Amino acid sequence: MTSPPRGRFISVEGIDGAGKSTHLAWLTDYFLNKGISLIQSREPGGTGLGEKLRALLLNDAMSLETEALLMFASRAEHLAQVIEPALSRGDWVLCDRFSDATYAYQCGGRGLDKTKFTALEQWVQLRDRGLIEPDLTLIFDVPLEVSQARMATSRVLDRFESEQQDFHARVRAAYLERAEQNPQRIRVINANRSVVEIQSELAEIFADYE
Ligand SMILES: Nc1ncnc2c1ncn2[C@@H]1O[C@H](COP(=O)(O)OP(=O)(O)OP(=O)(O)O)[C@@H](O)[C@H]1O
Ligand SMILES: Cc1cn([C@H]2C[C@H](O)[C@@H](COP(=O)(O)O)O2)c(=O)[nH]c1=O
Repeated sequence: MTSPPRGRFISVEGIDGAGKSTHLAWLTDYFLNKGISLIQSREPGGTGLGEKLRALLLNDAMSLETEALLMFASRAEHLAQVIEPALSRGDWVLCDRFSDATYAYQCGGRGLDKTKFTALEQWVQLRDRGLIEPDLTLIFDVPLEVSQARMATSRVLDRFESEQQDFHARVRAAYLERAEQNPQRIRVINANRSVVEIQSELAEIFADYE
């Protein structure tokens, strides 16, 4: 029996308050309306164990090394339990953050040595056919003052969201650096526009996807 074609793996990224959740909800409906069999998940999290790690990561003080290791522990479980089985079945995976977030937050924001990031990425994501990475990553990009204003009206801040401005500035710069290094995989979306304008760009990007 032949196996189904591998599903597509799409991740969504951005600094806190960029509007990621808003666009994820819209993208999920958009793909389901196209008849695509899709799971939506998130990192850190996405499994029973991953959600417990998420609660620790978002709330408890810890060293940078511990933070990076727990992000990748959550990712290892998520890949094994959710992402790889879904892609093998032919389902698409729409993921709220993946390893670009570790590059942006832990390396960019907190100063984790990039060789440590690469070692963890290889350990957790390397398979016979190469590194498991999203086929496409969308980075929703906004200036800091816009993200801060959006967060101020919408939530109680967690451990990352309540970091200082310069932390968020470094995270944003690291996302943009990562996009420059991976132009074939990563698209930067100007999210400092109306939701309708952004959705119309998303519909253009995914018009041919089926
Ligand atoms: N383009 C936009 N223009 C104006 N307001 C927006 C826009 N996109 C999102 N918002 C609002 O900004 C706030 C934050 O949006 P959202 O929760 O989607 O972003 P996020 O913080 O990136 O997501 P997450 O919770 O996953 O970190 C919400 O109140 C949302 O309605
Ligand atoms: C995967 C991942 C996430 N983070 C940070 C980024 C966010 O502040 C939170 C997750 O919250 P969200 O509302 O779901 O965006 O976690 C990180 O620092 N490193 C990572 O690898």
